[in-house]
Amino acid sequence: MNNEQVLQPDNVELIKNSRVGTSTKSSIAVDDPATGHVIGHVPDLTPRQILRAIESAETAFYKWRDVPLRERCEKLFRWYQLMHEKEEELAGILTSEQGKPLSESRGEIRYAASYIQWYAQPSLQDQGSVLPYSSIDESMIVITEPVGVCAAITPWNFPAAMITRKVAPALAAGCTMLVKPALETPLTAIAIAELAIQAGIPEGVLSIVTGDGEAIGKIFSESAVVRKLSFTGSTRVGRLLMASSASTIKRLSLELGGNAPFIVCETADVERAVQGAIQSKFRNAGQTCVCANAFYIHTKVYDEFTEKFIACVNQLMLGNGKNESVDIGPLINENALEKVEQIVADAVKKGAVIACGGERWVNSERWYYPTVLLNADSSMRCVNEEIFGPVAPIVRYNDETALLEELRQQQTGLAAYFYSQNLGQVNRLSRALEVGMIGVNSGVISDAAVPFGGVKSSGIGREGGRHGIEEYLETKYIKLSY
Ligand SMILES: NC(=O)C1=CN([C@@H]2O[C@H](COP(=O)(O)OP(=O)(O)OC[C@H]3O[C@@H](n4cnc5c(N)ncnc54)[C@H](OP(=O)(O)O)[C@@H]3O)[C@@H](O)[C@H]2O)C=CC1
Ligand SMILES: O=C(O)CCCC(=O)O
Repeated sequence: MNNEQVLQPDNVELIKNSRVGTSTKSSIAVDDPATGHVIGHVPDLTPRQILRAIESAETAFYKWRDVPLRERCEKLFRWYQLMHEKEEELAGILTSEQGKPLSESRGEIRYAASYIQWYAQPSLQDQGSVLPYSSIDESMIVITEPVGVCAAITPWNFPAAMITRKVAPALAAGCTMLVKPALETPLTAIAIAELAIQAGIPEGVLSIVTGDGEAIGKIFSESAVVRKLSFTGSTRVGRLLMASSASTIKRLSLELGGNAPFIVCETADVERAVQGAIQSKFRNAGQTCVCANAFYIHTKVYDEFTEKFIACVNQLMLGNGKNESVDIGPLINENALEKVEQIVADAVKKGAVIACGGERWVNSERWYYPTVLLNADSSMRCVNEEIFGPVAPIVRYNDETALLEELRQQQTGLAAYFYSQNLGQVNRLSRALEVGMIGVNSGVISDAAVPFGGVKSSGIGREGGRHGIEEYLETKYIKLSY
């Protein structure tokens, strides 16, 4: 039996039956980061095929937007139910191509499905208003309409949730959508799209297109038919897409890199802070844009926090995510590992001390030991850059005002966390931190009901909640004279 036969996502029903175009000469191999084995193939679509997919999305749009909202929502709700029914199968595909532990994959499938459930509520959509008239012979009406054909480019770290968070509000609003998943994780995308088909979502309303990211990004952003582009990924690519979308004045949602500070104040409940720190730092082996990046610990609680935190980190178990007792799966690829190694080497060179970890798992190509770096400071890359790996730099502080000033200098502004039991301090820090989302005494902030997004170079727009659907609606004003 060869490696492909062992895992067989190519043969999983959800993928095998899918409508994703396969009439292409070349294909892209997808591997399992835990083994390096090839587990499936997806088509490497040509520019002409991508353009045809855009045309189909346009044709489908003029029908889908006229489907009554309640009917669109019924189909979404059926899609949500199917995702629940297939949770185990989807989680298996996700772990196979992404590497995260199965328990996290199940959690991600539930989280992904919750966005579809959320946007399956017709009452969420603002249907417009009638404004106070200036003359009895006139009416002034405001209505909302779907933006049109939309496109999404999604990353490998959350291969399910980053798709449904964009697609569900788009489809609820009456838009159609093309999704280009990351090269590393297209199989989950295809499996989810297959369930959308089974739920009765018509052809062309949701299309998965696989192939070269740069080429597809250029086609999407330069297409006059695509009226909106939603991207989650690196700030570098976000900038490129923003520039190339300028020619078509496209609506953009950008959810880009973060560098979330995790502050433990002198008034914190340290036990709770340690639990929150573990959850926040090591989710998906640190490969999450809202993961805590560096930890800032007040000198009064520094010894207690670091001792307890290091003890917990030492208990995290590495291994293949398919093993139910594993906490930390492999990093996505060799580049990710090299980035983590360089960041740790830079910190050590500048005076950081490795309290635990600090190297690859013996003989492994994709795992890095959960690492704690003491004596970290703002001269180091680990504090200034998004690490995207299981490395926790710890900075000691004693002056809150100076710390807040230092954080204000950062160009990123996605999330921040702090632990404090003092109400005045909670209010002060919540207002002072220049980010889009804050966890107070909580290391987990994500939920389908909340507006997810950042400020500064962390992006534009919000996904989720009531705000998420507004990204897919246009406002039209109609003046009526009688
Ligand atoms: N905000 C977040 O959630 C994420 C942040 N990141 C950050 O980015 C770093 C690098 O990760 P990386 O995977 O390289 O992230 P990228 O931004 O390169 O990849 C994310 C998505 O963008 C696509 N893409 C890549 N280049 C282009 C382009 N020129 N035009 C249009 N689309 C493009 C990718 O496609 P393809 O796979 O085909 O290259 C993928 O679908 C991470 O270490 C992390 O710091 C990464 C992922 C998610
Ligand atoms: O952009 C990411 O890194 C995924 C965000 C996961 C979440 O919604 O919590």
